Amino acid sequence: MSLLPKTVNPDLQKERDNASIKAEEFAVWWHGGKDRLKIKRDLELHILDDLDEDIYRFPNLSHEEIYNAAIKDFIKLAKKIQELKVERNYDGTDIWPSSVLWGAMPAGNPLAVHCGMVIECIRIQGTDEQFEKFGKACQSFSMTSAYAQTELGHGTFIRGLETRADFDHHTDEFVLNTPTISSYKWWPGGMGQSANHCIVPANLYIDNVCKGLAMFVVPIRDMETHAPLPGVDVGDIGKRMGFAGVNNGYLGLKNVRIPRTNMLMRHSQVHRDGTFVQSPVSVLTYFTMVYIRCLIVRNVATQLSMAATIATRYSAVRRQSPINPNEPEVQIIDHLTQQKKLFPEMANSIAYKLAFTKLYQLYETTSQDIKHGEFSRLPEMHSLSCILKVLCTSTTMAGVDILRLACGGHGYLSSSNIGNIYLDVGASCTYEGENTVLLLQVGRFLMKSYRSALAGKKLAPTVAYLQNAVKEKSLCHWTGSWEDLLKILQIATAHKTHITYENLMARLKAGQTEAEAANNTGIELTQAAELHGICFVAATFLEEVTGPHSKPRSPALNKVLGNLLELFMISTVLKYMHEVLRVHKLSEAEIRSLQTRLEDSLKAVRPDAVVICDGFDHHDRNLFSTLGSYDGNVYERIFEEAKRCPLNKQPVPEVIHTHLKPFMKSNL
Ligand SMILES: CC(C)(COP(=O)(O)OP(=O)(O)OC[C@H]1O[C@@H](n2cnc3c(N)ncnc32)[C@H](O)[C@@H]1OP(=O)(O)O)[C@@H](O)C(=O)NCCC(=O)NCCSC(=O)CCCC(=O)O
Ligand SMILES: Cc1cc2nc3c(=O)[nH]c(=O)nc-3n(C[C@H](O)[C@H](O)[C@H](O)COP(=O)(O)OP(=O)(O)OC[C@H]3O[C@@H](n4cnc5c(N)ncnc54)[C@H](O)[C@@H]3O)c2cc1C
Repeated sequence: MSLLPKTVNPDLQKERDNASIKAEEFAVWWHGGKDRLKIKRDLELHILDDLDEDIYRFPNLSHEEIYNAAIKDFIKLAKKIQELKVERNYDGTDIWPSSVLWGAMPAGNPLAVHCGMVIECIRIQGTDEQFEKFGKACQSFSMTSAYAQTELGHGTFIRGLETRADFDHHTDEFVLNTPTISSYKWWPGGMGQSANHCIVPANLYIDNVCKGLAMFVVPIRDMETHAPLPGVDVGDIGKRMGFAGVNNGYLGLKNVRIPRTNMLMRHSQVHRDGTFVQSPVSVLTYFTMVYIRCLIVRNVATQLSMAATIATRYSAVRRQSPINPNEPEVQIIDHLTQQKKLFPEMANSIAYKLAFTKLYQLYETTSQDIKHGEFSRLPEMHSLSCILKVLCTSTTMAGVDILRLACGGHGYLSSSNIGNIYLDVGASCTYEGENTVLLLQVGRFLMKSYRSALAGKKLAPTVAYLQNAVKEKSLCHWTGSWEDLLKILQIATAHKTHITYENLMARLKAGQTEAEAANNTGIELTQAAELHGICFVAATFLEEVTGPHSKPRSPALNKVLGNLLELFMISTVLKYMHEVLRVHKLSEAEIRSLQTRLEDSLKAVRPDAVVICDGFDHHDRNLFSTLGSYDGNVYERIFEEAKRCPLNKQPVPEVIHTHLKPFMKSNL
């Protein structure tokens, strides 16, 4: 018998009744318009509303059982998406992975990489004919695949990959080998048991001469029996911290032969006679990673908004400690320090989502450029996708943990689902480019840009602010406006870039090689990169609130967004105050006024906090949380979950009879 009341928790209802805007208005804005919101909701209705309850059981299953459940859930989901015949997500990206994935596949998706990465990889790296053959087969699921780049010995340093593909002139084939233990492919999602093909990046050899990295479509399992093909050693790498159902795998290849035409040949080619045609730009092989880094930004913004929704709804329902000793206990959301845990993360998720939208526009433009043989935007695109991937994943990981702490003891329950979100986000700090390594890439781009700025050359749009900041050095007049707050961050970034550049140059002058000097300047390079990312996110948020709006908004919604922007800007400037003070000597009174503004902005967000989270519009199945459901019946859900725990199935578990009781008796 369910303990769940049919009504909404009265404290939560009160929040909804007293807010200054309706959740629906926020939801329409957040999803980019009524039509897009409808697409998302229709998809959720179609997919999530009639899922079996068994998806709720995964925390109590073994690794193998979770995998079996994940495969079955995936098939249910894939069939439903096929029925709908939709190809694009509401935000314009490919339908996979979409907003329904969190709910439909709570333990992860063994074919996420197939859907999200491989198809796009074949589109980007393959010819039109190859997309027709392999890409379409992936889309229809007649072929399942993994993206097998990382090896046991190398993930970051792609040039160090050991897998090789030798061209055989006689048979018109490539022969693939992973000659050492360290060259075994390791980690690819879905490769363990789910994929029957892999995209294998490997060093291409013609007549034993290395031509650099190329990508190959390699069948690894029999199309009929799914058994590993001769020369293929494949399996699951074992339990991960999270990613329980993702089936990350290992792969060894011994003299595995594939037709020459299985090399993805949009940018570089090997002809029948063994002639090699080099790609016009070697880093085009890395462009699939750029795409996935963009999507990661979108995903973590969503995950942060999920965790914020869970913790905020819980904070409206949970009552603990009176503020005035003689009054009743308050909703914990009324403690100012609790607001400091919740609301900045809400603002961050909004800021990151806006940054994603802008990033994705640049990605689409760059992809079109590439199709037309124009590559000049690549360095900026690479740098921007790296910095946003890093900034958003690392701060989201920290933010999700803050939100877990905001839920006290119950946040630590597996059924809060915050732990699961944390593990997912934590993985994204590592995959698709380890965060520190990507920061160093951005640092390198900043150094180049700074050199150009000093030479008076035109800079790429997203670093153009460095040009003015190089000259300005400080703010003439501080008013504390949002524009000033952004400006001061930009000047601080330019200053950091400037001193990093000076230190790099000093090391070079002292005789260090470029590589040594870059390594020894690494800490400052990463700090400058982080600040650069902050500037982009802050500028995008400011533009959304104060710039010309693409869609009309009510004054009430504008006020709410203004409150969130204020909170974001003030929190950010306070966080980086040590860098700001190096370029502008804010007085004690000015800093105190920022602290007051922080407190005021928390109070301003407070009345709308629940409806903002409602406006994120997360389906209960996506939140998958005893603490965060729409009706706020938290204690009943926690109780039901405890009752479902397998340990409680019998009053005395077997192990008590066989071990604990005899041990206790022996000590009588
Ligand atoms: C770290 C680097 C960037 C270093 O590469 P490198 O060849 O040593 O390069 P370098 O000498 O530092 O730079 C050479 C040059 O290449 C540029 N570059 C590097 N990457 C890109 C890019 N993507 N687009 C455009 N340009 C790129 C760099 O900026 C350099 O340019 P420059 O010489 O300065 O003009 C690279 O190797 C890399 O990206 N490593 C990370 C590996 C990675 O991301 N693996 C992902 C595996 S798949 C995965 O994890 C899927 C998970 C999905 C899931 O489960 O959902
Ligand atoms: C959940 C998950 C899913 C994954 N899925 C896939 C997949 O589908 N396909 C695939 O091919 N791969 C996949 N990977 C692998 C992933 O892409 C790599 O683990 C990632 O790129 C990091 O590389 P690494 O493991 O070699 O780390 P390392 O590079 O060994 O990092 C270890 C440490 O060394 C530091 N370091 C390394 N190089 C430098 C440097 N140049 N300068 C400064 N510091 C450095 C790093 O900062 C880090 O602190 C997955 C990984 C995970 C965790």
